[in-house]
Amino acid sequence: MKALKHLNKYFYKYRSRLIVGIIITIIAKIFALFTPRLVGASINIVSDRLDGKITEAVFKNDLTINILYLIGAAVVAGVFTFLMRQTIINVSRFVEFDLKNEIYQHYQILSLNFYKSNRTGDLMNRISEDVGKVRMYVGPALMYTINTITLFAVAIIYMIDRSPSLTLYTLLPLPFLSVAIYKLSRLINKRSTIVQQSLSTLSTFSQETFSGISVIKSYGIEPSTTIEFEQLSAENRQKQINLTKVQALFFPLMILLIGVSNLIVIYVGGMQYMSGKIDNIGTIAEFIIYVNMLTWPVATVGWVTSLVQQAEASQHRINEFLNTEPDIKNTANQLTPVEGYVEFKNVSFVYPDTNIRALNDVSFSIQSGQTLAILGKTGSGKSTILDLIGRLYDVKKGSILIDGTTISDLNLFSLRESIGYVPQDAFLFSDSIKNNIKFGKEDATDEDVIEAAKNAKVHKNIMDFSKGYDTVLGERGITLSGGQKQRVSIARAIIKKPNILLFDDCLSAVDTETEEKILKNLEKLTKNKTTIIVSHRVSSAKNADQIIVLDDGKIIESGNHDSLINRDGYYKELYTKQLSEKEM
Ligand SMILES: Nc1ncnc2c1ncn2[C@@H]1O[C@H](COP(=O)(O)OP(=O)(O)OP(=O)(O)O)[C@@H](O)[C@H]1O
Repeated sequence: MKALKHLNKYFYKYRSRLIVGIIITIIAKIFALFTPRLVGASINIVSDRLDGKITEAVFKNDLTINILYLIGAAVVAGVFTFLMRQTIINVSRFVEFDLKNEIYQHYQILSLNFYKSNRTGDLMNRISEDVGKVRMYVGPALMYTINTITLFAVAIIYMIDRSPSLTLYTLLPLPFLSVAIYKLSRLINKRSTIVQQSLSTLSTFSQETFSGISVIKSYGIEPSTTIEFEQLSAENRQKQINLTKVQALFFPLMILLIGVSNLIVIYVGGMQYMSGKIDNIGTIAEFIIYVNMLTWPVATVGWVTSLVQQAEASQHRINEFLNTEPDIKNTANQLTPVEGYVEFKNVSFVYPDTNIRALNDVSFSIQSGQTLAILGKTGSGKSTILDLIGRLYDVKKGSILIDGTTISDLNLFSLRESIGYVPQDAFLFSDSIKNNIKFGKEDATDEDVIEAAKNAKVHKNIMDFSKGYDTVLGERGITLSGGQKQRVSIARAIIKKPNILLFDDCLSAVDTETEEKILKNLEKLTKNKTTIIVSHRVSSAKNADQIIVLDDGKIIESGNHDSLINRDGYYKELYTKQLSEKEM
C-alpha cells in the first residue's frame, strides 16, 4: 500500500464528494435490507392466515401495506444506488484525469536521456493502462468495500435479531467463498496480464509493419510478415482461451456456494422451526434473501483484494517515472531574454549513454546577428553543437555562454523561446500544414504563415494541394516529399522570428537552385539574428561570416569562405569537388 499513498492528495482533494458518496452508500444499503424483513413479514402474514390466526380483511390489508413498503424501499434503494455510482465512480474518473495530467506534465519536463532509456510503449502504458488500474482502486474497489462493510454491518444486526445460531450457520460458507474468489481473481489477473502482453506484441508488430509498409513491399516480404502475424495471432488466441477457461469458473463457483448456503439455511432453519427455536416460517425466507444479498459483496472482498494489489503494482510503476528528476533543470526563476551572442569555451562533450566523445575541446564565438556555418564529415559532432546550444544536454567540461552568461544560469524557457530549430529529420504532426507552421507561434495570422512559407520557398507547393494550407498531413507527414517537409519545418522556425536560428542540415533534400533561393531569403530574414547552419554543402556555408570545419569532434579549420579556399584543407577539397560536380 506504500505506493498508493501517492493518491492520498487526490482523496483529500475530493474529500467532500467521497464523504457524500459514503453517506449515500449507507442509505442505499439500509433501504435495500428492508426487503428481506418485509418478505419475511409477508410470509408470516400468509402463514397466520393459513393457520386462521387473522381474518381475510386483516390479511389483505397487512399484505398490501407490506407490498407498498417493499416497492418504496426498492425505489429508494435503487435511487441511492444510482447516486452512489454517480459520486464514487465519478471521483475515480476525476482522479484518473488528474493523475494522467500529472504524469503527462512530468513527461514533458524530463530530459532527452529519459526518452532514450525508456521505450515509447512503456511511457504510453504507464499513462493509460496503469492509470486505468489505479482508477479501479479509487473507484470500484473503494465503492465495493464501503458497500460490503455497510451491508454486513446492517444485515448482521438484523440477522442476529432474528436468530443468532442461524446467522452463524448462514455465514459459515462465506469466508470460503471470499478466499476462493480471491485465488480465482489472481489467476484471472495473471492470465489477463499475459493476454495484454501478447496483445501489445501484436499491435507493436502491426504498427511497425504499417509504418514500414513501403520497405516491406519493395523487398517483397509480405508473405513472411503475414506468416509472422498469423503466428503471433495464434499465440494470442491460445492465451485468450486460457483466460476464458478460468473466467468461466467464476460464476459457477459463486452459484455453487450460494446453493450450499441456501441448503444450510433451509436445512438448519427448517430443523430450528420444527424444534420451535424460531417462531416464524418467514424467518427462513428472510435468511435465504440475506444469503443471496451477502454473497456478491463477500465475493467482491476477494476481487477487491486483487484489484488493490494490481493498483499497487501499477502505482509503483507510475511513481518510478514521477520520481525521476529531469537532468536539465531550470535554475533561473526570472525570465532572461536572449540577444544571441554565443560562445563555446573549450567544450568537450561525451554522450552519457554511449560514452561517445562527440566534441573535443571546441572553442568559437558568434556575435549576435552573425552567421556561422559548420561543416564536417558525418558523425563529426555538428548536430551535437546545436543540441548543446538548445541545452538538450549539459556540458561537464568547458563552458557555453550566451550573451556572456553561462547557459545553465539562463532561464530555460527564455533560452528555448529565443531559438528557432530546424532538425535534420523534420518531424511534422498529423495536422494541417497551417497548424504545423503555426506550431512555432500559436498566435500567428494566416498572413504570417503564408509569408513564412514563401520565405521557405514552399508556398507554391502548398498551393498546388487542393486544400492548400488546410491539407492534413498523414502520420509523420507522409504526403509531403522530403524537401517539402524540410521547407515546412524551416517555415515553422522562421515564423517565430527568434534571435537564434539553428539549421541542422535542413536543405539536404532540396535542389541547389531552391537552396540558393531559400538562403537568399534567410539572409534578409536573419540580418540581425544569430544563425548557425550545419551542412555538408559548401553552397550553404559560403556566405557565412564564419565557417568552422569539424573532424572527430575537433575544429580543424576556421575562417571565412575566402580565407578557407586559399588554404589546402577539407573545405577547399570539398569546394573543388562540389564545384566540379556542379559543372558536370
Ligand atoms: N543522442 C545521442 N546519443 C549518443 N550518441 C550520440 C547521440 N547523438 C549523436 N551521437 C554520437 O555523437 C557523435 C557526433 O554525432 P553528431 O550527430 O553530432 O554528428 P554530425 O556531425 O551531426 O553527423 P551527421 O552529419 O551525420 O548528422 C556520433 O558519433 C554519434 O554517433
